[in-house]
Amino acid sequence: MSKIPATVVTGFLGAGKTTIIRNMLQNAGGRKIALIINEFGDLGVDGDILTGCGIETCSEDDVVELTNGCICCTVADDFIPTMEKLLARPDAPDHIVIETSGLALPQPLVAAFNWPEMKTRVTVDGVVTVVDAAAVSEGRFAEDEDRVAAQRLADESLDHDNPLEELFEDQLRAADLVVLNKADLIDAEALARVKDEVGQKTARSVRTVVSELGRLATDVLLGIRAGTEDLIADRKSHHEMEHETGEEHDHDHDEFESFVVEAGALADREAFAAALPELLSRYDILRLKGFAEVPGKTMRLVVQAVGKRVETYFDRPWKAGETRASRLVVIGLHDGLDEATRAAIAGDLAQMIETGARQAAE
Ligand SMILES: Nc1nc2c(ncn2[C@@H]2O[C@H](COP(=O)(O)OP(=O)(O)OP(=O)(O)O)[C@@H](O)[C@H]2O)c(=O)[nH]1
Repeated sequence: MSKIPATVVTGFLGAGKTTIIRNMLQNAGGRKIALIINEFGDLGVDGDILTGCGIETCSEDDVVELTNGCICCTVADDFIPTMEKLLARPDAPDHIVIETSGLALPQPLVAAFNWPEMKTRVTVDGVVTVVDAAAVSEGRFAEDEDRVAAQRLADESLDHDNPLEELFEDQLRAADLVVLNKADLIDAEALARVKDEVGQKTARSVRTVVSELGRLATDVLLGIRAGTEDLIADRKSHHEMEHETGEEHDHDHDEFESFVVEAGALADREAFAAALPELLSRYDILRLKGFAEVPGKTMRLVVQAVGKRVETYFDRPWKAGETRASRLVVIGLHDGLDEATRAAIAGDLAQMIETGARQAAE
């Protein structure tokens, strides 16, 4: 019996994983693809967007959402049982695509394919690491040398690891294919610099492709045939390397935090979208996404924000029995989101949604 190939799509928050997968499903070329979608935070936005996008090859049955923590930490409890259920189906998929959360380390997930329950039945076709080329170009993952120098002066014992940079490197180290996405947002010179920076971090020579709006031929993404589970021991994450040298600190994503803000109907869509970048910058929010209720509309509004960029669009009608309200997930660094800050963000967001962003921003 031949093994079912599985593709792991990883990459930092907002890099474009879901967009690439949506495009892939639209161009599946007759393949029966099953999706496992993992998110940080308990509001399953990505899976809901995919099943809401109306693609025939993407029915609710074909999408399994894992929102019970990051997939790399819930391999035994969540991922393996989910895979076993998928593999036990009478109509087994031709290909399995796994979207990790933007904060997950791919290494433990890929290593799980060596577990006896998995080894004989599935293989990792490839790890696809999606990079937000615009964010890299803006220096989002680079260490701020001045800040580190100032911290060192203030306290030599401080832990200077930059969680964003480490994750970025870990996700790149695991890659069989790197996708430099959002190329539409930067010029050719900046793209060349990003290619160079990413190349230095991958260590091995890894195929790199460029994409705009997640548009890539499905054959580029699927059918890599890397068998990555046999190679993953040589692609160690920072965490695994620290473990080997005895410097281990827990890997449990405690450097990041997410919470959900619930609010009523959106008073002024354009003003809200225009005011969001300032809110994200004021509170150092890494990612915001979810759905909003717009009065007089039968459709729900998808809200997406990454850095300075905000997108809103109607995706599907609210379903009967669904609560028509606005729900947004906010993700940031743990240290920047204490209880008081979370409450302040929730208050500001609710006000921006319900009373019109212009008033709230004043
Ligand atoms: N301009 C531009 N925007 C993009 C591109 N790819 C994705 N986006 C937008 O970036 C935002 C995030 O895209 P997603 O596909 O949801 O990113 P993701 O990696 O799945 O995000 P998380 O699951 O939250 O980590 C959305 O508003 C997308 O429409 C691109 O190539 N160019």
